[in-house]
Amino acid sequence: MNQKIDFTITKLGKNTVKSPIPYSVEKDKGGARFVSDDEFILPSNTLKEQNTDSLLEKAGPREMIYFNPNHVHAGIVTCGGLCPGLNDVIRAVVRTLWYRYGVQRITGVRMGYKGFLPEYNLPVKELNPYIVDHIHNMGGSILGSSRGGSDTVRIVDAMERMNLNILFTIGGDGTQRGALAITKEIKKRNLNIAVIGVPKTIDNDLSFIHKSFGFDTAVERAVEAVNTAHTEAKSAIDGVGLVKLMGRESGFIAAHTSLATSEVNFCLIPEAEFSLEGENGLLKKLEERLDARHHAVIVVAEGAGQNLLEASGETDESGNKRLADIGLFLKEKITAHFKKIGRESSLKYIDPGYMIRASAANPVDSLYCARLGANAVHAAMSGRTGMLISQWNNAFVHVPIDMAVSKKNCVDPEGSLWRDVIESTRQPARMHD
Ligand SMILES: Nc1ncnc2c1ncn2[C@@H]1O[C@H](COP(=O)(O)OP(=O)(O)O)[C@@H](O)[C@H]1O
Ligand SMILES: O=P(O)(O)OC[C@H]1O[C@](O)(COP(=O)(O)O)[C@@H](O)[C@@H]1O
Ligand SMILES: [Mg+2]
Repeated sequence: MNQKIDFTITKLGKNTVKSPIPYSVEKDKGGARFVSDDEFILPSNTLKEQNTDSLLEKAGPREMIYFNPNHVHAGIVTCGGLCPGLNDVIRAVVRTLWYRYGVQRITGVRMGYKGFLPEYNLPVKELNPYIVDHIHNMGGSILGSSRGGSDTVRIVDAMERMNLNILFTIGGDGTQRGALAITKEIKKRNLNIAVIGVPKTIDNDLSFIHKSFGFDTAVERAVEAVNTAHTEAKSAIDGVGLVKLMGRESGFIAAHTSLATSEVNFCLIPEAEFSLEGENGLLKKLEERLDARHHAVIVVAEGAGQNLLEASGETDESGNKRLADIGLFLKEKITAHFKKIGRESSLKYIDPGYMIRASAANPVDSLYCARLGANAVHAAMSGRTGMLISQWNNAFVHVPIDMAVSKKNCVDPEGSLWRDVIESTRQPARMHD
């Protein structure tokens, strides 16, 4: 939290255009209170960690803006894995551009960054409020998404050919690293194109993003899966329900789901090591749980226990490590263990990952996406660039992309969230020798 913000790449130039948004709610009805450029949010809410070097700029509409709305051509791209709420953000961006600023040239780039590359031959999608009217009721992204294809130089070539003035990049850490590279290439070419990111990742693994959109829906859907696993487990002799949830390097979905249901007995996350064997190992502790209650529920984040598995060493097109399947591994090991010790047990394995991330957003996420999208437009119209919109310390703020991607947001195994999880599951704090 002690980095200085690099303000040099966050603003395109002076704001000389009067915003078309009416000023006062009271006077004009339907207007907005403008945010002035000297409104900041403290990055930390504890006195001990306070550091005024890295104040976060408050998001929102500025009275004077950089772009003339009549001249703006805005592009939107969604990249990476699906996440509930992508369509809500697209809808909010389009509607704010169109209705609040009067921007009528809005282009959707298809299938992530690959949509910029000529070899994919993907026609762009013209966007307006009528096209996006009902899309928030659907999961996925109406623009499609992809991994890979982040050829920065050729993406900026394509942006120049399209005469884009603004690009909204909706995506996770990979997408925003790509957006930062695009911002730098734009600066190198002396172009006046704003790049504003809206952070998407159900894993919730970006820094300075209190909660990424889609996370709330993901937990809600994961709770349904855990409740199913619990019902199955309770209805069998020494039943075990095993649920694998997404979370490559950060176990937030697993941790929050475990707390939300109170039915989970073992929550396994990438940040907290565990072993199978030994007095403190999962198998022994599971036996003890079955002795006491005759059913058990285990939630495992996909990135947990990777040290127990053989890594393939492969990466996906975006460069993310391909994980070995911890869910199937645990299913086999637990089943084999009970067979070996001659104890009757029944394990039911549920992997709801893609069902969860392809869901439409719940109302909490829809509301959040609407506000992120609107603030992203205000940021872009005021000439901010290389920034993400985030909710932090209860305010919408601009976070320089390099700050957000500098460090993965992870569950602190010594922190209060994890402490509450292990108090709820009653699993041992240390599940290895
Ligand atoms: N370090 C990087 N620099 C530039 N582009 C990147 C980088 N990492 C990922 N990308 C691109 O960002 C896009 C999305 O990345 P990915 O990791 O798949 O998803 P997410 O954005 O959800 O983390 C892909 O097109 C990928 O090629
Ligand atoms: O099967 P895929 O598309 O590689 O996606 C798997 C990954 O995508 C996610 O759902 C989202 O990851 P990103 O936010 O980095 O795109 C992860 O939780 C999961 O590990
Ligand atoms: Mg990612």
